[in-house]
Amino acid sequence: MTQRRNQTVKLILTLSCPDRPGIVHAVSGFLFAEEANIVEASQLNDASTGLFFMRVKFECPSDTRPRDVEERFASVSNDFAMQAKFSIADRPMPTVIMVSQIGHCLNDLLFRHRSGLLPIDIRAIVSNHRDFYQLAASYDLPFHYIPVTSANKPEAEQKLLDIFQAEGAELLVLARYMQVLSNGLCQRLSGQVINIHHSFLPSFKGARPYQQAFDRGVKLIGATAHYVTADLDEGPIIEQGVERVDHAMDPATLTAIGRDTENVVLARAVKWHAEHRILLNGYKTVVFQ
Ligand SMILES: Nc1nc2c(c(=O)[nH]1)N[C@@H](CN(C=O)c1ccc(C(=O)N[C@@H](CCC(=O)O)C(=O)O)cc1)CN2
Repeated sequence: MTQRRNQTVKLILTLSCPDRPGIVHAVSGFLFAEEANIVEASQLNDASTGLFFMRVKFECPSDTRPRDVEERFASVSNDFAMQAKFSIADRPMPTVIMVSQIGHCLNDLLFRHRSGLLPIDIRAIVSNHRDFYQLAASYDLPFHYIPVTSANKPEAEQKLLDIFQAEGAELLVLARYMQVLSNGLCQRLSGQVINIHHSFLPSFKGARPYQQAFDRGVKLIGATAHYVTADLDEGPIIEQGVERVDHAMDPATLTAIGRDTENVVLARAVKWHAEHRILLNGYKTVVFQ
């Protein structure tokens, strides 16, 4: 026993199910039987939906494999009608980043990743423009140029999917990628695509939110990271940030102020997703920070 105890692996269990007594008891009892030690636990009882959400990070003997634990957990999962998933903690998530012609979010993610601040493994950069070819090269990352027109969108999206699969990616980040993904692609990658929208949603949807903000004369601007769905700028919100602005600021100034907020909001959303801290709750999210 002691020998096995020394080498451990950390796993994460995320689950949701109809709320009722006994869920935490069943989960913690199962983990105790697995000789596991809980090192972090969070839960939400959502009265509005009657659903229960939980994230547990635990240490267990090093030869434990997530799928084996998942199999052994099946009886508990079935008893409580859970949607449950086991993941390896602290494993960098294979990620593909998409960008168009505005690069501050891409640049920020690359530097945070290089600095060990993001638990992801960037596998490739994909763009419908060539602008950031050299930036990708400076980080020794593959760069794929896939031009998109209304005529070639299906082929272009198939090329993206081929790269995503070939790289073994699990997350697609739209870091100011300015093409609308098709319904089919959104369904194929549901829950795996995070976009940064440069406004405080639900205000100012679309391609030019800073101009809209200027025209409306708002005193706060912001950014929103959300999961991508077929409905433009409507996906479940993960994180938001705001900055105060005033009457003297033109659209260019608002755009400049917004950049930093976009960077911070997107980086937080990517980090939390890669740490399995986000659970979908209908068209909303539960984020166990
Ligand atoms: N299916 C989805 N695809 C994308 C989403 C999304 O929410 N669902 N978000 C966008 C990013 N985005 C805002 O954050 C956005 C991008 C593009 C447009 C837009 O109107 N694009 C025009 C073309 C603009 C251009 O070429 O510069 C268009 O597609 O006709 C609006 C919002 C990423 N994809």
